[in-house]
Amino acid sequence: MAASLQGSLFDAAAEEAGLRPLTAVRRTPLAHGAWIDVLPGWLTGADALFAHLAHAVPWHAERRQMYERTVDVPRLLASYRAGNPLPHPVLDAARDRLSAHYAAELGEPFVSAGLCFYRDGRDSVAWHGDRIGRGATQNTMVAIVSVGQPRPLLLRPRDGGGPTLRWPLGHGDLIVMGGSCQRTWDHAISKSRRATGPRISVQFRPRGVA
Ligand SMILES: O=C(O)CCC(=O)C(=O)O
Ligand SMILES: [Fe+2]
Repeated sequence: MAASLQGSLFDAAAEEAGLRPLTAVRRTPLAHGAWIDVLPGWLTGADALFAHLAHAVPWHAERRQMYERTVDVPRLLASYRAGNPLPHPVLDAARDRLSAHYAAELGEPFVSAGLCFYRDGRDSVAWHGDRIGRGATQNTMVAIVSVGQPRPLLLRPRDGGGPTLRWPLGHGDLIVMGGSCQRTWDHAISKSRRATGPRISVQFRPRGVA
């Protein structure tokens, strides 16, 4: 863990994790009917949440078949299905607040949470859309809360018709990918050769989206 992050965890662990109002969230329309909502610093007490999740979540490594080889997935994972309590009450509160805020537009609640632990700059997620489930064919939303080391979320249109966008995701920030974003855009967290501290990402998804 980077010394600076460890220091700030130590100093501010007393501030309890909480949520600011969602009303300040700002939307940026993207091409093809996709959009991004961003709220920097949605979480308060993000240091305490990071420290808690790093220790309390049953993180596991995965290996995946890639053509002829089996390779390590370059991040640690944990997933919480609908109905299972999340590893910190502020995450249950976050899911419920997001569900309430987007109810009219989404038409259903956020129910599952996927967690990723990026240990350092070698950890990453390759270009993909969340298209294993309904996101392949229907508009949906994926809401991400990020704590720890700021890392940019990269987004690019799938049809190759436009530049790659970089959305910085800082400690306590919220980003929501909506509209056709999972179908018409790909996203990624790229590797970094710079000194990079650990980051935890929490992704909230509606039923049947993965
Ligand atoms: O780390 C992130 O914020 C993105 C993770 C992601 O795209 C995924 O797990 O599908
Ligand atoms: Fe994703």
